[in-house]
Order: sequence, then structure tokens, then C-alpha cells
Amino acid sequence: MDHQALDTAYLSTPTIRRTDGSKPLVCIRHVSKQFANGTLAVRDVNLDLGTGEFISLLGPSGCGKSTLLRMVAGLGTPSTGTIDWPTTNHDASGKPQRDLGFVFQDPTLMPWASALANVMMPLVLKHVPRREAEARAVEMLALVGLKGFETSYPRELSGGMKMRVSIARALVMKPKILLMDEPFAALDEITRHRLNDDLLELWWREKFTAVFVTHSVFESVYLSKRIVVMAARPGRVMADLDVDAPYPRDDLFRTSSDYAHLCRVVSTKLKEAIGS
Ligand SMILES: Nc1ncnc2c1ncn2[C@@H]1O[C@H](COP(=O)(O)OP(=O)(O)OP(=O)(O)O)[C@@H](O)[C@H]1O
Repeated sequence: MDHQALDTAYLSTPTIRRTDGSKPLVCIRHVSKQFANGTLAVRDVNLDLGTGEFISLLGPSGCGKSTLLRMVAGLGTPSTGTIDWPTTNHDASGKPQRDLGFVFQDPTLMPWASALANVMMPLVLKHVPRREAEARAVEMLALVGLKGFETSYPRELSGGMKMRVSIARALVMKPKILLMDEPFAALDEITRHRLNDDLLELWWREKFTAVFVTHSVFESVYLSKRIVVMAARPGRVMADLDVDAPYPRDDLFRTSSDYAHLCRVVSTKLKEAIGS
């Protein structure tokens, strides 16, 4: 593996763009967010989210990762700057028709509904015929490893299984982009590793763009093609690093000296970011 890609990754420029010629899926330009109480959560962020990438937003608590992710999802608006979807249709008022799934840290399932009903919910809301919705939800549950648990209720599922349902629900509409806000933070390490593996397999197979918020250097290196390192007070982008390791990645990669090296480099960048 070429360690140079990470070692020489470009750092801390006011505008950070990917210039491989193709149009990005999401184009973030000079985005800042100041909340009503005066907190400057995000300052002057410039990023392109490229189609098919697996990007982690890595940084300490309070650096604005969630705020940025929520603005990409349209769950909050920037105070200044723009977030464009250059390849997406826009409605009459000029709003992009964001084609996305969102996974929160908490699985946020409906407790009174079965796993199947939870996954069917976005399809039902879009008036997909019931039989088709059910077939698609059954297929999605199988893809996340929950074949046989269709009729189980959330209270009957482990934390990892609930998160799998949440991912299935986010992917059942086949979104172009999956936004994940620390989805595995509350899980034990073994479950987390397994979900990391399964998420990578899903991403590889379904070919969506993935944006993954995490505090964990190890998780970001294992999953990502690209790591955006952020710092706090105010929240800003400090580095944009390519992880030059091939997919598929598995336990061999997780225990390799290449992985250890990459984690060391990213950890150093994160420390620099936090110290700056
Ligand atoms: N609705 C809000 N009103 C006021 N301040 C907020 C609001 N939401 C977030 N903040 C502040 O904005 C800053 C960034 O918060 P954010 O949750 O985006 O960070 P984060 O990097 O995702 O943190 P964590 O990793 O702990 O979830 C923090 O200082 C936080 O207190």
C-alpha cells in the first residue's frame, strides 16, 4: 500500500475540493452555522461529497459533525453558505429532492411495530403498494442479516439488531446517499466490528454514497475511502485524507501493519487538529 497518500494528504486549506472531473453528489460551500444562543457550531466548511465515496467525519465532541450532517440532510439550514445537489432534480421552489437515508445514534424504531413494519414505514409513507412494500422490506431485512426476525418487535431485539433494522429502514428506498450519525457508538466492540463489516459489504454491493460521523480513528480508517478531520470551537475542517487501502476490507486488514500505520497517521492528524 502507498502510505504517501495519507502522509502527504492536503491539510487545513480554507476550501477543500475533490477535482476528479465528475460532478459531486453534494457540494458544500462556505457553510457556517450559528445557533440562536450564539454558538458558532460550524465555520466556513467547503467539501464535495463524491458519488460512491465512503467518507467519515472524524473529530472530538462538539466540533460540529452532527450539525453539518443534519444540514446536508436538510434537517437544519446554514446561517451562511450553500449546500447544493448538482446532479439532483429540484422542485418548483428550487429545493433539491434529496435522495437520502439517515441513521441516528439511537435506532429510533416504532416500539409497537414489528421489524418488518418498521422497515416498510418509508415505503408506506410513499404509497408504495403494500405487497411490493412488504417484499422490499423482507429483502432489505435479509440483506442486513435479519432474515427470520421480520415479526420480532424492537424489545425482542439486541442493540445491534435494532441498529440493523434502522439501517434497513434507511436503505429500503435505495437512497443515493446514506448519512450516519455515530450509529454504532452505543454498541460493544464485537458487535461494532461485525456491523462495520456488514455495512462495508452493503455499501460495496448497493453502491450508495456513505457519510459516517464518528469519534473513532480506528472505525474511520477501517471503513473509509476518505476521512475529513474536524476541530472544535468553532467547528471546522482541518484535513481531508485519502485512505489508500483496497476493498474489500476484513479482519486481515484490521490486524495488518498497514492498518496500524494508517491509524497512527490519522491519530496524529486528529491530535494536530485538536491542538490547533
Ligand atoms: N440546537 C442547538 N442549539 C445551540 N447549540 C447547539 C445546538 N446543537 C448543537 N449545538 C452546539 O454546536 C456545537 C456542535 O455540536 P454538534 O452536536 O454538531 O457536535 P458534534 O461534533 O456532533 O458532537 P458530538 O460528537 O458530541 O455529537 C456544540 O458546541 C453544541 O453544543
